[in-house]
Amino acid sequence: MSGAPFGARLDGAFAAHGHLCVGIDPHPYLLQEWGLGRDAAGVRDFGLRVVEAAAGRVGIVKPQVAFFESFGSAGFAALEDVLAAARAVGLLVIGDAKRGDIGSTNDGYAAAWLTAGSSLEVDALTVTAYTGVGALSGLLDTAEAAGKGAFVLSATSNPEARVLQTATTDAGENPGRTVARLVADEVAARNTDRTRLGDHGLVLGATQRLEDYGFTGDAGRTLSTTPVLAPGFGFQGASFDSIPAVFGQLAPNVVVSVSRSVLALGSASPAGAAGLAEAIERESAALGEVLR
Ligand SMILES: O=c1ccn([C@@H]2O[C@H](COP(=O)(O)O)[C@@H](O)[C@H]2O)c(=O)[nH]1
Repeated sequence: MSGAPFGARLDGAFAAHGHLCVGIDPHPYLLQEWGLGRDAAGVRDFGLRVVEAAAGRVGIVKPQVAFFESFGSAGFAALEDVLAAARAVGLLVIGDAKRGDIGSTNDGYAAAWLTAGSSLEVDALTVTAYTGVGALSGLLDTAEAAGKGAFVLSATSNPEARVLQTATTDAGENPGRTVARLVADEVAARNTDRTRLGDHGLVLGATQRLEDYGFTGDAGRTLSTTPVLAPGFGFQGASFDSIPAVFGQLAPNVVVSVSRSVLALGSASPAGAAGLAEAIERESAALGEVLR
């Protein structure tokens, strides 16, 4: 399956393991609770423990790059080890780095993250479109050609983004669209050649009323082949039960991301590793009941 397009591999992960994605977010307070150092060795051990607990229980992990980047080159070396371990056990890896710049610089990000054999190789990368979706076109092309994907921020889970992402624009063929919907439509247009999932996804926060962001009426049809990365569950307040109401027809496309709410269960006690694995199994089963 590794030579297949990202969208097909994502669909395969859904079929084999369900929709849960475990975040690898080594917050300083979690490092302390897990009895790990607040240093590169600590984030490496943290990441490797999450990979071990996730392997065979879910299909997808999402390392939060910021917490590795905090420790400079040693942190990136730690991340490389975690990415390699995740890929070695067959987990699909979404690198949450939120890269985005002018087009020629985005090509550099594509070379770093979305190129087979690079030390930071991931299966998909989170990216921002504040420089315009067009500025991402080289990166998205590189991703697709390499069997990889991207998730473009559209309606994010944090409350501060609302004013920007719900602003309307007169650009394009449909004046009055929100910024979030404009981004979504431009990304979704790249997935229209697929019957199931394409390679180019969106970030839509589970904490939001997506109607407020312009996802009304035709959104289910327009985005029907677009993968959705949905953070905001657990710690940020959204619950799995809300998925049908929030995502409607898009629910089968959703990668359900949880970080702190499960990571809090991997403590320093001898039962910590088992506790994390059990928590992942429990969350995955609960999600399966909703998305069945
Ligand atoms: O809109 C967004 C985009 C990304 N994130 C990231 O997801 C996780 C959420 O962590 P939790 O502990 O489950 O709240 C984190 O890495 C964020 O940077 C997001 O929350 N919202």
